Amino acid sequence: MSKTPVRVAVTGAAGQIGYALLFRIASGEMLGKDQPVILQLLEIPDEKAQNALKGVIMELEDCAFPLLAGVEAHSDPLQAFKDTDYALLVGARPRGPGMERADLLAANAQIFTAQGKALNAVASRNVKVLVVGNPANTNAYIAMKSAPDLPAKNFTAMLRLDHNRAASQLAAKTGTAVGDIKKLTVWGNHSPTMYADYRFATTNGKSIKDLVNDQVWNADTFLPTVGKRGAAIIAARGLSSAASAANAAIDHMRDWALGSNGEWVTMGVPSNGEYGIPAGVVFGFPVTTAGGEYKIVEGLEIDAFSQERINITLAELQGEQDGVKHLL
Ligand SMILES: NC(=O)C1=CN([C@@H]2O[C@H](COP(=O)(O)OP(=O)(O)OC[C@H]3O[C@@H](n4cnc5c(N)ncnc54)[C@H](O)[C@@H]3O)[C@@H](O)[C@H]2O)C=CC1
Ligand SMILES: O=C([O-])CC(=O)C(=O)O
Repeated sequence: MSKTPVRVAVTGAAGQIGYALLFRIASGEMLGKDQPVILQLLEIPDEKAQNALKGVIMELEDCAFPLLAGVEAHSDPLQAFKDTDYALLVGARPRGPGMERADLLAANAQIFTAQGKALNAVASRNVKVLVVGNPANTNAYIAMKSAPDLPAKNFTAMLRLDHNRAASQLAAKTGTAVGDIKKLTVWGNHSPTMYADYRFATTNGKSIKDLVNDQVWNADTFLPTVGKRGAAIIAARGLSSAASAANAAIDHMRDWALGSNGEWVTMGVPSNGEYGIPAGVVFGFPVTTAGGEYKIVEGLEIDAFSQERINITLAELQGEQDGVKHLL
């Protein structure tokens, strides 16, 4: 017997990430090849954006995806989020050359206050929320604080692109396949201060730290390459990353919904005080996922270098949070 369709809301549906994301959700890559979905798409109430959204929906229809049980176009979050089981909050202004993601805070913070309130009012009480729009951690924090009737743990931010970028760099460095890399994580903020940590990582069961054995490469090449990859893509493309961002969103939601089979993945999630991160801060942590829940990997040793990096990214996040206090 076929499964009951689930509702998936996507904001910014006519944007670049939306265009790389919706077709993969509708084809079953996010929630499974046996899970029908109803897409509830949100765009701003602007003629050009709504028309673009109509065009995207025509293309979705033309794919004749067997799992696509319905598509709705909305300009009001109260309608787009009605009874939604999953919400991918992508819609926000992207940065251009020379900007940091934190520069988007003022432009984007209000979107996430309004959308948090709308989720609080109308979404499924079990809704799983992924914030992609930048600055992603702080926007997830804003949405979570604006939705007091929903469990805080259901609000997450996308650090998976950083995780995937780190894995790819390490595969190249060690000459191994990216799919063989395990136990990697990225701590902190989705910003250049993020701390991609391969101290526990393995490839084909061998320690990556031992294989690399080069702390200068770690500090001076690896971390800046991963941390500034978004800016490098903007410099090269003139637009921020879209296909890789959509891919990471699929990875994040798929693993959360269907489980990571014991593997570590990175999610930005509200801390419960783990590793000394103050409760409520939405921070990149190593997690495992099963049964629709994530669990922070605990008990990892934090050496002096790692603590220093974690403190830097935490301080940045706390500064961002202070900057949006007046909205909450
Ligand atoms: N967390 C991460 O790893 C990454 C985050 N991003 C962020 O994702 C966001 C979207 O990026 P793109 O798709 O490239 O931008 P885009 O400009 O191509 O598309 C954004 C879309 O969102 C819509 N939008 C704006 N405000 C909205 C609102 N209140 N409700 C619904 N829709 C709204 C716009 O009309 C536009 O169609 C940006 O903030 C970008 O910085 C991008 C890459 C990676
Ligand atoms: O860099 C940006 O502005 C877009 C983004 O978040 C990324 O590619 O990591």
